Amino acid sequence: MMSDTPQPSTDSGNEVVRGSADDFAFLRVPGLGFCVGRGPFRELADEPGDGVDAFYAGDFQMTDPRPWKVPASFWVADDLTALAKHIGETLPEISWDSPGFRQWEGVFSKVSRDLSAGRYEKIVPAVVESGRVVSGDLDALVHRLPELPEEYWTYGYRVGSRGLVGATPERLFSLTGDELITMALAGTAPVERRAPFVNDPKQIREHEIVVRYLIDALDPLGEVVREKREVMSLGSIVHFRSALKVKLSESPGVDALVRRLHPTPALGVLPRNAENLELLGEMRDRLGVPKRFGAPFGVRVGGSFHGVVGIRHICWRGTHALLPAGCGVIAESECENEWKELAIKRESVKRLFGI
Ligand SMILES: C=C(O[C@H]1C=CC=C(C(=O)O)[C@@H]1O)C(=O)O
Repeated sequence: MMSDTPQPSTDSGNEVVRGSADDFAFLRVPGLGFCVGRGPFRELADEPGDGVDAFYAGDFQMTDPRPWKVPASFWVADDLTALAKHIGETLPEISWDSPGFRQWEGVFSKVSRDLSAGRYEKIVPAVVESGRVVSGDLDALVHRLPELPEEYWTYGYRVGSRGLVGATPERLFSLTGDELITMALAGTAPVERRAPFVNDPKQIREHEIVVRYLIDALDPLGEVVREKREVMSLGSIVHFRSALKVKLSESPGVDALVRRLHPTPALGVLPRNAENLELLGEMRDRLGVPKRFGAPFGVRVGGSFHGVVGIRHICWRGTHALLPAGCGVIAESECENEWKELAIKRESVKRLFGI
């Protein structure tokens, strides 16, 4: 489905058909279930017409010319048993190679200089842990997903020898009729630091930057209602989350809404101008961050759209696995603390998958 690998394809004008019946994609929508599609996928540049269920899978820089992927078959189920016979049985054992602190220090000092120079107010660099499969199958990670609590939007896909499996707590937005629901998710601490976290001015500012961005981005579309900032508990880590809702006076459509919101400063950079986005892109490339990390991933099902921010995942090509994690950096951030935050985010993913 995802177009970064050459796949057998048939091109007919503005659409391309890729992959095979072995390929799949899924997203669990709270209250609905697992939306699942099997390949081959018809890839389209624009949102398909009414009545067509489809996945949206872009890359972080929004360079995929056809982010809409219409599966050959689509269904909604309580679990992923229908995929079970197409994926490996044994959870993988992976030999991981941690990212180096030196490299992070270099990135952090460049970011600190840019912040002092007023080039941006917040940016989200990322580092990547790289692994090799020792035994088992990477796609068997899928078996863990139905057990995870509903705070996680579990998602993934497999296309040939590439794939991704994740459990993100971050909704980009849902659109049902004229109601848009989104959230600011930023600010992180290990669960043992929950008490000081709640009143930590640095964490609150880091979070409120994202809230402010979302309100500014959505305000032209209708009245924005923001709920109170709350602590989201995810086992070993906690985040700040603020829910936001808008009754759209007119809907610009899913494609325009994705472009309006992504990347929020929970994954991107503020101000979100072309120059800063390019700089973030270069930083990510230098650090080997996969193009799909932090990208919008969604499903259009029964006329509603649900999109998430593609974080907390493991992606792979063959037997090579990657586990990326990012963290918001603002003027008050400290290099060692952010380094620890990157580690606890990666650890939380490993724990979720039991690896
Ligand atoms: C970028 C990530 O997390 C985002 C979501 C929650 C909290 C975040 C933070 O505190 O920096 C990040 O914005 C990641 O998990 O890789």
